Amino acid sequence: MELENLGYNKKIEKLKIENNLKDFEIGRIISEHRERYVVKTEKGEYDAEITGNLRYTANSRMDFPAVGDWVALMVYDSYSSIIHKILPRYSMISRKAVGQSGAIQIIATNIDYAFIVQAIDRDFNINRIERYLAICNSSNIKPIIILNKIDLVDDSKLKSLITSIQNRIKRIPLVWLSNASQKGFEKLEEYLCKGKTYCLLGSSGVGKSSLINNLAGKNIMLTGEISKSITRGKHNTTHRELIITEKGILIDNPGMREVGITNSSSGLKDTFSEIVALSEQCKFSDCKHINEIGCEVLKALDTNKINKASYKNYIKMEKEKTHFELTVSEKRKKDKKFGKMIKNLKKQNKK
Ligand SMILES: Nc1nc2c(ncn2[C@@H]2O[C@H](COP(=O)(O)OP(=O)(O)OP(=O)(O)O)[C@@H](O)[C@H]2O)c(=O)[nH]1
Ligand SMILES: [Zn+2]
Repeated sequence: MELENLGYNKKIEKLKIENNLKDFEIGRIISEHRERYVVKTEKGEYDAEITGNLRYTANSRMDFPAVGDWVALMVYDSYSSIIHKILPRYSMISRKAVGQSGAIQIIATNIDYAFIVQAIDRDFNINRIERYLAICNSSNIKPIIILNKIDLVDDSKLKSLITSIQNRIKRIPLVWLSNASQKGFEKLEEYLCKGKTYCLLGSSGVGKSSLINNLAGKNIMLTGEISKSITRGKHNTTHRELIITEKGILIDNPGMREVGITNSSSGLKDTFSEIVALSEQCKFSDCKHINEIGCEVLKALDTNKINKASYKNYIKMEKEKTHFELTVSEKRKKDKKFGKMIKNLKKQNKK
């Protein structure tokens, strides 16, 4: 396996040199299971753990490896290898961790493109597309919208769905296709490129797994590939999260379904650029664009210069973002308090 097929390029080569990692193997995390990682390098796949130093200096989940990361690996033998460093990430997709308010969980890193998948049936919802766009825009990932299951509608219905998307969402590639009839795949393949990394975003049932199977050759998602790593055959049962094909690297990750808004300020700005541009001209700088005097957004809404549905979606997501930022800052405060308490306890113990 050439490292280029895994996504290796000059940027990563440069990072390797800058970080003094000449003596290490460079590999990519292709799956993760409870702090054990499978790393793929030019020479093969290795089960790996992180160095104690990485663990003890970690401040949060962000400092642990994630699927998609490039890492510096010291290979001892086929049973043991150690991750010494995570190379800086150029993009990252994350979500709020379940249970712990404010904590962020990384889903995957170093992704170039996201396929935002929607099916033309019950799932069709432009608000949801905008939501995923905001996530892409805040994560440094280029979006491509896929409308799937077009075999289920006639041409005129399809046309009207396409128009309804294009009326609201401009300048983002849109591909319509069917996994069942295979229509539209030539168009999708124009966006695929060897060595680029793609993730799939979309609700359950929209056809993400079917799409991966179609792109990668049948059955990858059904059976999982049996690992070539000889280490105790441990990850035969869990399917691989990074799927390397001739046309690109695909990430399927169960967590993708649950991605929500996190720190999407830049995401909202790029997704609703028209609205945000107007909001900068509002009379009051803290205008919420709901009923304020001198609100340029409301003015544009009255004269149909902006889309009403997009406006509503924007206001809703702006609220969520504010709420999220609040929970994060509260969590930080709590963590600080807790840290102080521990410090004081230690002091007392010494005495
Ligand atoms: N008619 C039709 N059915 C499709 C198409 N693509 C997928 N399906 C069906 O839709 C259902 C869900 O497809 P999956 O590929 O499992 O969807 P998914 O997005 O991976 O779902 P999760 O794994 O739950 O996230 C399956 O029954 C597929 O056979 C399509 O293009 N046309
Ligand atoms: Zn306003």
